[in-house]
Amino acid sequence: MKRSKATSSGTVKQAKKKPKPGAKVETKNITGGNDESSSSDAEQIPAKVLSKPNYTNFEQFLEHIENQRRSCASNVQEFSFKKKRVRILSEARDVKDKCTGGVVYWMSRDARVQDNWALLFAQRLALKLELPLNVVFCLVPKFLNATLRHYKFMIGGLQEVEQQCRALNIPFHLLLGPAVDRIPKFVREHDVGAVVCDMAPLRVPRQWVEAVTQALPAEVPLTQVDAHNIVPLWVASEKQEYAARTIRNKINSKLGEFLSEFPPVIKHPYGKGCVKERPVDWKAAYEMLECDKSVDEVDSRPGYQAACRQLFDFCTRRLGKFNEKRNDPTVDALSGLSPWFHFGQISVQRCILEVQRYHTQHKASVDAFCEEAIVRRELADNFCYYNEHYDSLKGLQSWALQTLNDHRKDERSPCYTLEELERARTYDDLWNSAQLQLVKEGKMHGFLRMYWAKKILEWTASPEEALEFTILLNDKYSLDGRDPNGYVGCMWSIGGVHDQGWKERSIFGKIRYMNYQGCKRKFDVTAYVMRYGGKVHKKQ
Ligand SMILES: Cc1cc2nc3c(=O)[nH]c(=O)nc-3n(C[C@H](O)[C@H](O)[C@H](O)COP(=O)(O)OP(=O)(O)OC[C@H]3O[C@@H](n4cnc5c(N)ncnc54)[C@H](O)[C@@H]3O)c2cc1C
Repeated sequence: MKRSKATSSGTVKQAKKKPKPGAKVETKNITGGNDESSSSDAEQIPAKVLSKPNYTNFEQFLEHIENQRRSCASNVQEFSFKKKRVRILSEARDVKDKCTGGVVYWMSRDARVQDNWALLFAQRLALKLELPLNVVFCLVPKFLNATLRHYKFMIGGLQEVEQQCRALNIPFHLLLGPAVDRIPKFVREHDVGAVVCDMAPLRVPRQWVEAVTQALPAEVPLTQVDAHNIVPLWVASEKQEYAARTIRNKINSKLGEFLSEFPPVIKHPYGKGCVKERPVDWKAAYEMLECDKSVDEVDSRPGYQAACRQLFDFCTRRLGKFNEKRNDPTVDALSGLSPWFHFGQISVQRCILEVQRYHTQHKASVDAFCEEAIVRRELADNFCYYNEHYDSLKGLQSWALQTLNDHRKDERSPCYTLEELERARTYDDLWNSAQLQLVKEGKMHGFLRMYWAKKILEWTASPEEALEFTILLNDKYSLDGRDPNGYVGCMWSIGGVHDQGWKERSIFGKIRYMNYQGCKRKFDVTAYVMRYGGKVHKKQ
């Protein structure tokens, strides 16, 4: 392998001009030139001609995925990497020569090894420059209202990442503390030449990236890769989209370009032992946590393997029912993948590639799943990225805010406290059952989530309080909480985000209304209530 021209000089090149935020990558050093003109056709495969499933059990399924990667390219250097997935955040654009610490992937939103465009990009850079590669994750003792339930799921997944990294000669480092302190310190102490990070559209992770950009040594480039979305967020749209109908075509028309197979992350050939790898002290990680420990783990196993198992079961057992039964909480028809998506333990793109193999068998279900997991999910990222008020009424369309204000003084009867809601003490046995499921299992069926949130609007003193309670309960108990999908789901239910105005009524104004009778028409409410045991409680 040859060193790139740009780094063989041995000099530290400074940036020629400051890139605009979100600027497309142009330098040879970091992105490696005209990749998109490469002859590889891996990114051109039309999704629907993917071969039929050729596995019958889970082991074969895992093997099948590995074979897919291998048949795509032998490694990421041989692959036509889409430069549009990448943007340079720092002024520095060139990797200095002879940096013993090599390249660091600062892992955050996408906590997996394979099928991760950010890690692939980092490895591509390290291979090109013949440098070592390290993965670093910064663990903070408290994150918004995440509880022990969420931390255990996240840490469980990271333990698997550590093992996989070790097998690939990629040291994994768990740094305890905020990234703004730990990443620049790590870079200086280990003479790191370049940092690659992933992308999350929410406030706090964006502040982390911003702070690290400022705190890194001036000569170290920081590059960001959208490893979560299929169509990179900044490519899908440059503005806040109004609704699914306005973003759908922008995304779907680009799937031919971006919905590709992944090359494998390979055993890294450079720099064994360059940065001394110590086994992670997971006990110390747990000891430093300052989160709410009263909400403990649920039955879902964390990590990539468990996520693959969930995907396998969905494809082989539930997918056929998805289209017709996805609004029925008594039927097991959904993927249940959202916790693994949220923690980045499996790639949505991988799931779409596998689900699409069933297109001939279950066309309507495959299309419906793609609509949810691609269009709706990427629309949620779009909303949170372009609307700084994604979790407050300030972020609503003017018609929605107006209508909620017009009905601000409408009588709420009953009007519940947070404690009554949290303890499932309402008069509605369906709502209480959904709340009990949320607390006990860390999840709630997608259809009931809408009903649950809308009832909170009906039963609380103001729309502000309704949004606050809904986000709080969702984020505290749901394993997939604190996700763009969650903020948008709450804002859709209470504030009509991505929805339209409906017939005006008390409290809701023109915001879409849902009621118990409507649920009864859709599914067997009694069966659901029996399963989770919600009672009818009189207001004290
Ligand atoms: C009040 C409320 C709160 C919500 N909170 C969350 C949350 O905290 N985290 C979360 O991931 N989703 C949330 N959602 C969106 C949706 O309900 C969940 O994504 C879905 O229920 C997850 O279950 P699943 O993986 O079985 O979904 P499936 O139906 O199998 O769908 C597959 C994937 O598509 C995506 N998806 C499905 N429905 C939506 C949707 N309406 N909007 C955006 N993406 C969607 C998700 O990534 C999901 O995992 C919320 C919705 C509402 C109304």
